Amino acid sequence: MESVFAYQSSEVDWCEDNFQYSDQIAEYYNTVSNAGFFICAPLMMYLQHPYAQQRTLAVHFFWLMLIIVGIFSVYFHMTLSYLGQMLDEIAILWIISMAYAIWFPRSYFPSFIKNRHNFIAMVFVTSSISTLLTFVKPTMNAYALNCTTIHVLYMIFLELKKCTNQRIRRLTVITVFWWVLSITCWISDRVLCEFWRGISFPYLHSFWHVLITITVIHSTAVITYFDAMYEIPECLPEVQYWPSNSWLVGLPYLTVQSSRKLKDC
Ligand SMILES: CCCCCCCC/C=C\CCCCCCCC(=O)N[C@@H](CO)[C@H](O)/C=C/CCCCCCCCCCCCC
Ligand SMILES: [Ca+2]
Ligand SMILES: [Zn+2]
Repeated sequence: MESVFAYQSSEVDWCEDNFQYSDQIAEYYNTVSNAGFFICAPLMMYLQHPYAQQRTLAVHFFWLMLIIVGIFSVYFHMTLSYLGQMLDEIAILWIISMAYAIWFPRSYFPSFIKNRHNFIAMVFVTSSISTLLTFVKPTMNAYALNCTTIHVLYMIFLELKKCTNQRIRRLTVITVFWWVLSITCWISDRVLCEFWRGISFPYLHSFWHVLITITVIHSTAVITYFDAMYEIPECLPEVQYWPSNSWLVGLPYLTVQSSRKLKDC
């Protein structure tokens, strides 16, 4: 039996040609395009620190987990090994679970859930069972993970119906735009590979890595805004953009007023 560490032991192979630029790196561009995770996660941790301080420091674990997702994604595309694929997908499963545990609005908790601790326990059990299921049909894992976005979109839609803040409405439209671009690249790499090879441009999956990094940053700005409006409205949550407060060039993040400025916060 082939070792789980063996190069190309995964059933999944992306459109980019293997070992074209290096003998050690199976998919060169799909590997280096993960750099955004390593740059953006520490930056977002720094920018969101005031929000994390007021709300929960667990927010920082989300960004740490994104670095782990980046590490496993590098390992997967470098080796195309079965172990790399499973680590990459299981890490994605757990970062999505972590996001639900921290940010899922308590007003949508099922009736048998009494508080966030119960909800976190439920997420933990569901994610543990899902982790075991990832070994049943590994080629389906990535499709199943992408399907969770439909639920996230539905929740954002429900929140948006109640939201009159024009900046947030515009940010949501931009977020959905980035996600549509991302998923188009991901699907296109999977199903139109012959076409992309035909025009010598089999690099759509590396565009996905860059675009999904931008999407995750935008979607967390929207989600943390709704979360803060429920949980710490007294801190006057607001979305700003880094490095300039212009939505055309900046990365969005949530700001809150510090406890020194506001007595209750
Ligand atoms: C209240 C709940 C909020 C949930 C927020 C969800 C936040 C998701 C956080 C991180 C996801 C990072 C995914 C990065 C993937 C990088 C590795 C990669 O590319 N792996 C591929 C193989 O190389 C693999 O095929 C990809 C599998 C699918 C990934 C699914 C990602 C889901 C992203 C959800 C983004 C929410 C967007 C909402 C849009 C409005
Ligand atoms: Ca390939
Ligand atoms: Zn990838």
